Amino acid sequence: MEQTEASPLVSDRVVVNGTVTSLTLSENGLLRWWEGGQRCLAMEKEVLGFSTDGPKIKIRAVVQGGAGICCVAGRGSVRKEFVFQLLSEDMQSLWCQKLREYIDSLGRPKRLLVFLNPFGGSRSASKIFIDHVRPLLEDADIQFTLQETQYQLHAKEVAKTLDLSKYDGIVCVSGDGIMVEVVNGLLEREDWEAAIKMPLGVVPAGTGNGMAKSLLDSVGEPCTASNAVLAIIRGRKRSLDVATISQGETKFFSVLMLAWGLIADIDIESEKYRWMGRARIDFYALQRVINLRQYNGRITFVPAPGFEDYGEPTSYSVHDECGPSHEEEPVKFQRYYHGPDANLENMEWRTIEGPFVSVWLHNVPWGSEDTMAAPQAKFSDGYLDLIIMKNCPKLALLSLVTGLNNGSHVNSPYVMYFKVKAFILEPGVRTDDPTKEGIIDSDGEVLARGKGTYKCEQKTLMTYDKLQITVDQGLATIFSPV
Ligand SMILES: Nc1ncnc2c1ncn2[C@@H]1O[C@H](COP(=O)(O)OP(=O)(O)OP(=O)(O)O)[C@@H](O)[C@H]1O
Repeated sequence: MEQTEASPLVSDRVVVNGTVTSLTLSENGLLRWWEGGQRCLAMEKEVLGFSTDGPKIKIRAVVQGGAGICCVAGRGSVRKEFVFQLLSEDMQSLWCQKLREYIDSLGRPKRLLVFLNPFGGSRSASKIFIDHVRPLLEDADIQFTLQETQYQLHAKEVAKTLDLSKYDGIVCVSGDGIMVEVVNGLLEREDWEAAIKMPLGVVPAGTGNGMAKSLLDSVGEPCTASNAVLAIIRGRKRSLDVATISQGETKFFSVLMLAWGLIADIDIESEKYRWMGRARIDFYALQRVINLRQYNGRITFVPAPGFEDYGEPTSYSVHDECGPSHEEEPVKFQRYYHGPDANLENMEWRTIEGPFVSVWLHNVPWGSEDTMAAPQAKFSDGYLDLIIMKNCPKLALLSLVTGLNNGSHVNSPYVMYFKVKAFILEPGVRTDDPTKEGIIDSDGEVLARGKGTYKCEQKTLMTYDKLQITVDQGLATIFSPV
């Protein structure tokens, strides 16, 4: 319990619920008063905003468990208004000034652009916005512009041309897909270097809420819309690695994951059972384990320090490059972000030959609210976590898939789990049927569909061929509970 004496910024006699007491705002950001015991509100964590009504100061706050009882910890925050009636109205402007100064010193956003995908997940984003997002933003006096996404890639289009000077952050009330579109839009701007520093926030309202879950779980908070909004309002930020996936001149910027093999097949092919809701994943995973596929192919990678024993040494030759070299790029193209400036030829490359059951790269720990894909993944370590499975008995695989919700799969002797700085995927055909290929999935989107795959007639951004991934450490900025 924090009881250190800090100098008061302002202190006065007030009436609270009919009782006269003294109210003090201290320089350590605690607002204290006496009401049947010592009570306090932490400006940074609990106070959202305030208003005046005659001689009354109304503090809008969000409190946990024992409302306003000094430093009680608990789950489940509730919005609450605290009313303090000043005995001397002359003090009102001083109180307002000190409260405003304190809140302003916290670096909170004042103007947000809010994307809302009304069709994400179980189509609940609008309700989540009305019930959880809007009331909290209003309590915090944050101005917002609401932009409903009308079609696929709408958020990317808006992010590409947006006047960024009008906002202190971009919030996505959606699944991960909209945030990934925003990142791609920002990086396709001429002013990408400044644009990608725009703080991004995500409020879970989709099927895949891996980023929101990763952020909130990192501080032990449940993945709820309210917790996500509060993290945005409080304005703390952290940097986030961005991976560039390249194939020729085609690029996709990823902040979550890339999957090929088992996980991509389950993610994408289970869409045919969408009517089952979330159960489709477990249902289809079981089918895929029973009829296990393996894919030929090869991966080549630069291991992070400490992981140099994985694979066999190899070299990166210019022929390996999955895109035009920097010098060859047309002048116009160079104005845009083209991935990190890494000297790939001078790195220590290693390789693993297939067949593979699954190859999975992860930037953050959680792939969705119940899949802890990469327990050691860090938001801005500059590496991607690589989870590889080659051959594996079906029973062991079943227990592995069950362990995905707590990350225990990475301890299996059938799983290789390590970190890489750069990565090349050369996807091949299925071992049981060379007329069939696989799916490459990144951040919930299908990047490439090979021959004979589900919906293989649909156009994708890339072809089922060699692609390269490099990581730019901490390139993006994200609102975060820490
Ligand atoms: N109005 C719209 N109509 C159709 N698609 C849209 C619309 N708005 C956004 N989308 C697309 O919906 C996709 C999913 O977005 P979102 O991030 O909200 O959810 P998700 O969890 O990734 O996916 P899911 O749709 O499975 O819930 C994105 O690719 C986006 O381009």
